[in-house]
Amino acid sequence: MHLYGTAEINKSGHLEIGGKDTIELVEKYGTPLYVYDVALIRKRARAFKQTFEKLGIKAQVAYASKAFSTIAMLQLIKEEGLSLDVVSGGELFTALKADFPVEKIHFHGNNKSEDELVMALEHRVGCIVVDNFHELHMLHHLCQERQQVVNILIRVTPGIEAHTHDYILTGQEDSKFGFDLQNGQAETALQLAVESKFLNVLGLHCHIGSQIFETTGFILAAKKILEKMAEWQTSLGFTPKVLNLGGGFGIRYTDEDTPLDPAHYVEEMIQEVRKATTRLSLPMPEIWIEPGRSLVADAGTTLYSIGSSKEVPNIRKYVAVDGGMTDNLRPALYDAKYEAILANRANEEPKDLVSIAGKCCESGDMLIWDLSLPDVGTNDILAVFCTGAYGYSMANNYNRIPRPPVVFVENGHDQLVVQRETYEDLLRLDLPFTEKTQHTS
Ligand SMILES: Cc1ncc(COP(=O)(O)O)c(C=O)c1O
Ligand SMILES: N[C@@H](CCCC[NH3+])C(=O)O
Repeated sequence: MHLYGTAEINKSGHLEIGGKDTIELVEKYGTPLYVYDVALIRKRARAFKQTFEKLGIKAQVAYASKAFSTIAMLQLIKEEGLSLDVVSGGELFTALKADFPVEKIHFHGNNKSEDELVMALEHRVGCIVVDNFHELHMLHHLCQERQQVVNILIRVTPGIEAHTHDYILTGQEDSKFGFDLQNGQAETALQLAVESKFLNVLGLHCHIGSQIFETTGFILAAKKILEKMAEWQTSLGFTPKVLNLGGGFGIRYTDEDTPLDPAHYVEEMIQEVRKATTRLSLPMPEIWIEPGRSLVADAGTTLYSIGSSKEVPNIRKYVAVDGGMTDNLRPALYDAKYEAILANRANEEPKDLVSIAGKCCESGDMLIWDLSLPDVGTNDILAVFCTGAYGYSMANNYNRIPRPPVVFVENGHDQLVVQRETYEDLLRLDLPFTEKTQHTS
């Protein structure tokens, strides 16, 4: 059994996180329930920041809030002094409600609407990461109308095939994101941006993918971009000050995963950037990164109640929980693997090989295939580890299932930071079908 952060098994044989007995949390808040180990989030945030500080590098560590965006989470990130990456008006709105310092917000997205750009300009976000020509023109015109100058990064696709699931690859040539580095699009975009007196180009951005376990991809991407920067120093007479190498640092979900230490990713990247800038006679840029998963994934645990089970003789035993693809879409979407234990009988030896099913009307709604557990029965509590990133943030209401609440735990204290959705909440936006609608349509 691999325990993360402050998790331990207490004297009652219960899983404890942040000094709180998870079975007591279940009694208080019900299931399904997301529990976040705040101390572990702080530890990860500090590890990234301190590595840059130790290396004496000017840097920004921006939390990619798509991984888990709620007011409390962003307040925690603010407390830890990180910057913030948002990718939509909704994420920006959450950041504003969390009173996040606007100058530390970076606004991403491959199809930002005019309204979203205006929102970003009105609130004077720290920078906008421009993704395509449509956005570049729109942003220039909006700034011209408003007579406002905005800081931007240009997002480039360096043509790197990182080793990860196809759906979470983003730095390859055939991608919906960014300006291609090889075919001249990135240079054209940079030239247009530099010529605009309303766009202040801070630098370049790339993100090669997610859940990456090696530094090769990041290093290759950085080298390719720096080589182009050296060319552009001559052709455009412009040298960006910032190099944003994105997020994507992998974490351990199961034994199969072999992530590096956060510090390791950063140290190797910096070493290579230093070498390349010296070789290419470029000034050392400010390095920005955007970790999402690696800051929050292993700090999150989902607690479920076990309900029904079904034995298929000589094949398998299905054990169903009171959640599933509605609170964790990743197994269905990416075939993602998770580990889990019985939170109420954490010391007991595994006896059963079972497969954990969700409660949605969908055969693909399986959370874990072939998991070893003690002889599991109704009302046992299953704790699925590492659900802190892209769990709550990709949760949905399929089958009209309300989303679970979120609890933060730290030093023996628990705090509800997102309430459980109710059936009433689900109907909040529904309007009745009226006779008038029928006649006029
Ligand atoms: C542009 C960008 N930055 C940062 C991230 C965060 O990635 P991760 O959660 O893998 O660190 C993503 C998601 O993959 C992304 O698309
Ligand atoms: N949602 C993905 C990763 C995010 C991709 C963002 N560019 C996952 O759960 O792994």
